[in-house]
Amino acid sequence: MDQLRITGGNRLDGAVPISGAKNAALPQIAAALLSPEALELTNLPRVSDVENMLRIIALYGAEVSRDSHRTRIDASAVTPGEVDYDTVRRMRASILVLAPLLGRFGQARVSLPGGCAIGARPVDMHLKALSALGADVSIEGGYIVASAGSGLTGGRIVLPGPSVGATETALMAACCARGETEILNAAREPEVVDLIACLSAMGAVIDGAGTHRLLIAGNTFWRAASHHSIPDRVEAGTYAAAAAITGGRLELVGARMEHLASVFQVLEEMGVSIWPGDRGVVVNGAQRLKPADITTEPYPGFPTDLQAQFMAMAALADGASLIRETIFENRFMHVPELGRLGADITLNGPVALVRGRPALKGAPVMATDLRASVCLVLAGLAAEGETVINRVYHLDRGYEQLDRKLAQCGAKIERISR
Ligand SMILES: CC(=O)N[C@H]1[C@@H](OP(=O)(O)OP(=O)(O)OC[C@H]2O[C@@H](n3ccc(=O)[nH]c3=O)[C@H](O)[C@@H]2O)O[C@H](CO)[C@@H](O)[C@@H]1O
Ligand SMILES: C=C(OP(=O)(O)O)C(=O)O
Repeated sequence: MDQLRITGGNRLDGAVPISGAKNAALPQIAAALLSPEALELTNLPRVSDVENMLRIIALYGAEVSRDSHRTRIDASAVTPGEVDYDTVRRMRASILVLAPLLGRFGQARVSLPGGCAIGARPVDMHLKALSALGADVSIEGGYIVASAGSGLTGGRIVLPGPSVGATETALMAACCARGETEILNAAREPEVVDLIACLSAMGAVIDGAGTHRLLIAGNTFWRAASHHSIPDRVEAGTYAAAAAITGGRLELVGARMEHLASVFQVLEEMGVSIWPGDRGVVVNGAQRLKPADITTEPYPGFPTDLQAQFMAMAALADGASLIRETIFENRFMHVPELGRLGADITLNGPVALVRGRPALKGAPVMATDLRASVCLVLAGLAAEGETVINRVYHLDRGYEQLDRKLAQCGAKIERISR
């Protein structure tokens, strides 16, 4: 298993290309299963979650061809077979193939995704959305078994909360249904809006993108399409945090200011300067960060996927910060690991009290999930001495060439293959 070895204390300076968004890519790859016409996706990041999702749709019979710029998916020969637990357990987003298979073939049998370090993450909202369109859904031997003998029928789906994944499931199912569907309490995340753009290019007719109420015409007449995915706002926010925590200056090439408004607001409160550049966004760190009060929320609120990274920054701020996690019940796995570097953090249920310290000290630490591991990288970049991060495969799920991008901006970071 690879390790990352970081010697902290270098100020980052340079330009970082922001890759395509993993969380936009995954539902778009699943959406390719909806149609017998080819879908060409550009700007997919080279990360292991994307490779896994492509592997999963290939197991259903999709033909996938890739070059450095584009991924072409031909799903004309797909059948609604079965992909085993071992293949899907590594990735929660594998649930996203359920709706396209059910919608297109009237039946699907998909393994329930495995547990997850950050919370229980049930899929009840996905299943209820499918039931609302007339599907029979049951759980049998760890598999979700769904059928709609005479096809799905358009209707009203009221989501109990704005779940990103359940909105994506509902959207894809509704595209196949007979008649119009209304989705209420839909998620407004840019990745949902980008899925709507992709589905629209494929022939779907959808109103209300970016709002809590979506209207889908149904009976989609599919056509061949190509779609360019949005840049990864979580990757951009992570590099913004890297500039901030090292007191450096980074140009986030391709990042979109409008996707990161709540994040940049917190950064500015912490004393970091941000301005739009010719090629994206420029972030300039402060001499000493100020503390912050952060609550994670659905978009456009502060994203849970950046909570850990901002906790690393708060650990070095000049004062005490409060960080509340409201989306996932167990997304504080990084707290004990940050403690190994000397961070002073007290947990009280969903709230972390972070008393900033003038310095952290390098130590060996363990990555536990994707964003928890990158928060340790950030802390390691700022800590005195050497930090060694184990279980780097968590990082590879969602960060394309993290070590190379950081090294090019002056970080002392080395990947050790073991
Ligand atoms: C691949 C992908 O896009 N992942 C993102 C997506 O995950 P994901 O789509 O899984 O997250 P959701 O928005 O669905 O989850 C939000 C909350 O709803 C709960 N819930 C969700 C579905 C359900 O059927 N029942 C239920 O109770 C979850 O446990 C969680 O507490 O959005 C999250 C919230 O922005 C991000 O952190 C993830 O990075
Ligand atoms: C939690 C994440 O991803 P997933 O939903 O795929 O586990 C993430 O990207 O931070």
